[in-house]
Amino acid sequence: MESLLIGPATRKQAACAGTSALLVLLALAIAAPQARQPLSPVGPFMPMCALTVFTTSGIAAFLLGARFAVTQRPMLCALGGAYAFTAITVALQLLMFPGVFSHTGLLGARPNSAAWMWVFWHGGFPLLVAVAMLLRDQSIDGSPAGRFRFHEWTLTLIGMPAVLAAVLGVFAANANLSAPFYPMTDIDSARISPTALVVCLLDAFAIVLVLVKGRLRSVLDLWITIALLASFVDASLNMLSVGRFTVGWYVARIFSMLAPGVLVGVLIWEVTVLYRQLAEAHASLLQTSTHDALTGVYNRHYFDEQFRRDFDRARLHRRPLSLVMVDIDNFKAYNDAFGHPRGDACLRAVAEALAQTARRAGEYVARYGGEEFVIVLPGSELDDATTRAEQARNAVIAIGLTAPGPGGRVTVSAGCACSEGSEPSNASELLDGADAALYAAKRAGRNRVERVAVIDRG
Ligand SMILES: Nc1nc2c(ncn2[C@@H]2O[C@H](COP(=O)(O)OP(=O)(O)OP(=O)(O)O)[C@@H](O)[C@H]2O)c(=O)[nH]1
Repeated sequence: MESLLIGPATRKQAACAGTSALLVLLALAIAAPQARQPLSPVGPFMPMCALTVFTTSGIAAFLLGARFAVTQRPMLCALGGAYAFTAITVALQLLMFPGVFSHTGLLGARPNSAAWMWVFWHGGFPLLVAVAMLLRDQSIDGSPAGRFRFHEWTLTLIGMPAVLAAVLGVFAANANLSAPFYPMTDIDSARISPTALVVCLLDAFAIVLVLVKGRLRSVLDLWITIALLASFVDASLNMLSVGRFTVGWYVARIFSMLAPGVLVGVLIWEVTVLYRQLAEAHASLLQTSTHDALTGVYNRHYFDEQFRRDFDRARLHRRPLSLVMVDIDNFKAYNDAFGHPRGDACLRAVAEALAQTARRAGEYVARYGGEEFVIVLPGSELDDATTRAEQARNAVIAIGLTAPGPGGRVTVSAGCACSEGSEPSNASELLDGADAALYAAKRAGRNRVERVAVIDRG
């Protein structure tokens, strides 16, 4: 099954993604020249951003894994792995960051551990997205026997990046690593950190790969490009800003939140669209399974089920239940004279007229078969049902459809039956009663209403 995410992007989606890309680049263009400009330090800003990245990346990894389960497309699983990797590296960076949870950072962090976790996070994410892009056209369904199965794909593409992130965390906490960037105090230096430059190049490489492999065809191609672009701006501003609490540093943090946030937004959009489609499909299925396609009133299947329930309820509450059976007179002659398409139109018009007469709560009209309809009137006694049947008969005459017979108008005959008081034996007996009354109306000359005595077995 295809998902909307890997389905073709519409022009509107492409325009929306294009505008987002321009805004991201515009933000870079504005922030870059003043990247080293110091701003007031806001201590909780960094932990807040890291926590946001952790949460949104975790959600993106979970949702992409779930999409993989449905679509069997390893690319989605690999992207889930990229976000799982991000979630774990950012969490470890936060724990190791000096001054957040402890003065020197948790997990036995060394002075450069958190900075290296940043490098692993920002270097690993584009590399893992690149891996996902290489799996773009792969599908488990088409794989020959002996290839990885579903859970093995999941373990490999989501589990391994997660484990890798943890291993890198252990490495960063224990290895005696030198600072990946120039000292933060070196704010006036014009030098650019080679590590940050490598990270930027990795982002650029991943963007090029997405553009080449996907050519922005699918919704995912569009938004993963925006996510990578956000990651690129994040790395670039980090590279340019040198120190914390500068313009570049603050803007970079915002873009680090955007990289996973954009995918979560798209995944939630997909869920919402699918939910709406499901609700519409369910409503349409319900309509077609319970309604007659030609006339739009309830169908025989619905009547058979519902009438039994109506009957049981009426018996339980000792309330009357009336049934009117209606049949178009000499309909064969009508068809013969005007043809079946006009016969169909006549059936529709009669059904509509009958439906007008059954408008109280619980009442309904169903097509019983051919040119025969039933009107179910819960709570109506026989006299009331007879009056309503007369109204229905007159409503059909009032349509004014020309008939080939002597009367010159399309008419109906109707038979009424009612169960009230205690215990009629069953619903089909009530149906037989209405049918017998209809037969009597036909025998008596048509275009009339007949009724049977109250069925009361009490
Ligand atoms: N156009 C059209 N005709 C239908 C449909 N279903 C049943 N019919 C026709 O309804 C006609 C019913 O004919 P009969 O059962 O002989 O009854 P009648 O001619 O109405 O005669 P009475 O009921 O005795 O008044 C047949 O010609 C069927 O082909 C339908 O969905 N569309």
